[in-house]
Amino acid sequence: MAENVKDKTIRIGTRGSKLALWQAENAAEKLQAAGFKTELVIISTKGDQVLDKSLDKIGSKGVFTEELEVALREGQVEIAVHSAKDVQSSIPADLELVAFMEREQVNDVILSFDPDFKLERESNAIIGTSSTRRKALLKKYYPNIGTAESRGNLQTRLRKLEERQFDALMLAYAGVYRMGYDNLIVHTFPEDEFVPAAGQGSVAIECAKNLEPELKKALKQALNHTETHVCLLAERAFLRTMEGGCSIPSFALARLNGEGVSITGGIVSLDGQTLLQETLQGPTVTAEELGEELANIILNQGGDEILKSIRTERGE
Ligand SMILES: NCc1[nH]cc(CCC(=O)O)c1CC(=O)O
Repeated sequence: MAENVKDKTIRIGTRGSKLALWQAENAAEKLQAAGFKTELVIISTKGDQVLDKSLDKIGSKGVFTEELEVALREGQVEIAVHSAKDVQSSIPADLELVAFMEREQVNDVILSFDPDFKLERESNAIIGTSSTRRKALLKKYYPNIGTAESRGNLQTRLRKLEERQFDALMLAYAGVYRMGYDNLIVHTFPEDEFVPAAGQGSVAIECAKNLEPELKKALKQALNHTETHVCLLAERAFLRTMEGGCSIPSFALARLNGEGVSITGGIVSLDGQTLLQETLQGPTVTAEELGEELANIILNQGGDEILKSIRTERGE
């Protein structure tokens, strides 16, 4: 590879939350190890600014990504670093996801300051979460649990927990671990029951499609994790076919195994009454087709009706 692509300082666009900065630093370290110079450029997004509304009310498209995408387009940064889960399923035609970084454990977890907190099926505790998927799955598996909104970055949510705005907090393990709060974990949900949101635990790197091909190649080489990439292609194809953003209670998790790739995914109605979930297995090269096929199966089983009733309820 030509040395000269590495003479360029890679400006890394990131949100300003501590988790976002951790992820951007992590990408920067990998780029430095590959010989690049790096610089972080902090960009605030609508999702950071509007904290008094739940995400499904702000609108699902690009709340955490749009301002970063503008910076890519205007050439203020070479790459943008996102939590893969926050990236809309179809990205604008002039941009592309050039890499997916190695995934962390994917599970949802419960945090509490009370080490004796037990999540039992009949529990009637109040859990802080703003995710439609988590709320609906809790209704399904823990019908007596109540939920309370907990928007904001991890530190804000922990403060709400400290103020006893709820008894416990439900989050992705990945962010909790990266921020060093794993000592507060009192419950880890199994990934086959609380299937995570597509992309959970992975970091996606976005760039302009017209970035120099040599540079793109070098960025991919430094940052992409092949196994994660294959799984994310399957999960994102599922999400795209479901036409659901982060405000739809769908879920998908792909894993590589000896025979290729397997993907489990589905959707749950907001009241937790209907859960559709299936698993497909296929060769790795068909990861995207498999994700699409799974989504079509779920839509045909009644997933389309669940989506329709959610949209009607929200007046969309
Ligand atoms: N906007 C929510 C969001 N996006 C990414 C993470 C956590 C880290 C990850 O899943 O990669 C979170 C918080 C959470 O779900 O607990």
